[in-house]
Amino acid sequence: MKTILDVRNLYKSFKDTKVLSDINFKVYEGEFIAIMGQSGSGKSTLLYSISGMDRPNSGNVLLYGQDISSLDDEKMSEVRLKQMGFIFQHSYLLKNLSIRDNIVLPGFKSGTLSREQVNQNADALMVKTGIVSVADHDIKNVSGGQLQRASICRALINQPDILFGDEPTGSLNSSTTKEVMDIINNVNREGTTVIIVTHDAKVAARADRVIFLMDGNIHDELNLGKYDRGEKKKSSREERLSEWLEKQGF
Ligand SMILES: Nc1ncnc2c1ncn2[C@@H]1O[C@H](COP(=O)(O)OP(=O)(O)OP(=O)(O)O)[C@@H](O)[C@H]1O
Repeated sequence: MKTILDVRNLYKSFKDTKVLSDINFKVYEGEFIAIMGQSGSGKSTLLYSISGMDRPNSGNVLLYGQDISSLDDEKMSEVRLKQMGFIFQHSYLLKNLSIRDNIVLPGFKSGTLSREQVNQNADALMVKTGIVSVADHDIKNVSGGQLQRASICRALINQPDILFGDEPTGSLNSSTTKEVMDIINNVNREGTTVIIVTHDAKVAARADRVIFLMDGNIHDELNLGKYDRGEKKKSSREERLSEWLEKQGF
């Protein structure tokens, strides 16, 4: 298995407050990782530190062997734009633009694909995520679930190697959560590595591996194996996770 991300001795503090220390883990190409832990354990800080949205104080983050923790801001922005996609609890789509315009924008900005290819990718992504019918709607005139699907399309427009999500279903109801997670599982099945932070055990149960953070350290991890939508024993996957989470005191 090829390593896509190699996190070594990562340390992060805010002023004198230590938030993360001794963080070491590898992510393999095509994996789906969920990061869990109590509120304040450092999950978002970890996600931001490994995705170049923030910088660790020390340690290294290697993306396909290249140390991205030492890149200057301009190079880091380029890596983020071309190799990474991001989704958050709230969509952060631009107001007064249509769903389609929001999706194509990072594609035009990156300049790797022609405008025509970007438009084609956007169409294909909107078909996959079921939002073609609202492509030309202003973002004010769509549902929360449609907004999150559009955020996923925008995150995938440059065909990133890794999709990062910080509580991507945090503001969705349970049926929309399921639909959005089906999309994320499909994206992962097609080869994109996925790393998300979540509080929701049902969401984390769709990951291959769950990492549990406690007080800024990796306390434990659980291998669940690949999620299969047609799986008969889906509940046993959730049960394994919930027993394990109980052991972590979650
Ligand atoms: N920019 C910042 N400046 C100062 N302290 C910060 C900053 N960002 C996070 N922290 C602190 O770092 C700690 C970890 O925060 P973080 O948001 O990573 O935790 P979390 O596990 O994601 O929490 P939650 O589940 O509540 O979102 C907290 O004590 C938080 O107050």
